[in-house]
Amino acid sequence: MTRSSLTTPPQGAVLPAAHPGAPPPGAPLASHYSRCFGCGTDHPTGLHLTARTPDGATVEAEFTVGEAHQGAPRLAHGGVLATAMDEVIGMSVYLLHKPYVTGRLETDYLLPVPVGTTLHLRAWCNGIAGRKAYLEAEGRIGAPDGPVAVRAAALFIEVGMEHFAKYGDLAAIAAEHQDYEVNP
Ligand SMILES: CCCCCCCC/C=C\CCCCCCCC(=O)SCCNC(=O)CCNC(=O)[C@H](O)C(C)(C)COP(=O)(O)OP(=O)(O)OC[C@H]1O[C@@H](n2cnc3c(N)ncnc32)[C@H](O)[C@@H]1OP(=O)(O)O
Repeated sequence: MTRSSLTTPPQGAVLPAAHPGAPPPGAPLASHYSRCFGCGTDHPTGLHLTARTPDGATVEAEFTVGEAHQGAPRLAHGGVLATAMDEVIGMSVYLLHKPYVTGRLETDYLLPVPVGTTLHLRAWCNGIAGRKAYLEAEGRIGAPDGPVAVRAAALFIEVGMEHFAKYGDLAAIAAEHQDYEVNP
């Protein structure tokens, strides 16, 4: 991955321990919001990514490129692929049971991805330093050990729930997350 210093963990960054409340290996991860474009089950035109964690820290998911995802004829749009990477990375940091948002997302496109291709996505954390989480993801064509088509590195920033109250709709999150303290 060609990554900038902004998405490279600094000295002293620590790998997060698997959260005790993480789902067991192989269990599906719940969507963080039913109308999320990346993972929401109720989104009419979203990517509908479903993911699982094999180890409480890494996230795996599949994304099949469809007609709606084209940039050039019969080829995936790079922005859609970046969305899939953002989402799967977001799912991996979501395992820490703290709210984070994307601060920076860097993407390398290594191979074109034709419509009909299933990308096998994997995301993991390379370290945490204060509010900053340094994460990485890859998308492989056709199989978990297939050729790498996309790589991404990201910096996610931990926020308080007040972030969603100030800028978004905290009530909508609260309605789906009874297990989180949503009253800042
Ligand atoms: C898990 C359980 C939770 C419970 C349930 C909750 C449901 C939650 C629902 C959903 C969450 C998951 C959603 C996943 C979906 C995919 C992810 C997305 O699409 S997220 C949307 C796109 N991203 C944004 O909209 C961010 C917009 N930006 C901001 O709001 C601010 O800029 C923010 C919060 C990122 C930082 O603002 P500041 O005021 O809090 O903090 P400052 O001081 O500016 O930054 C802190 C440190 O980070 C660095 N930093 C910030 N942005 C950076 C950047 N772009 N590049 C490099 N460094 C950056 C700064 O330089 C600073 O570093 P120094 O502490 O000084 O060392």
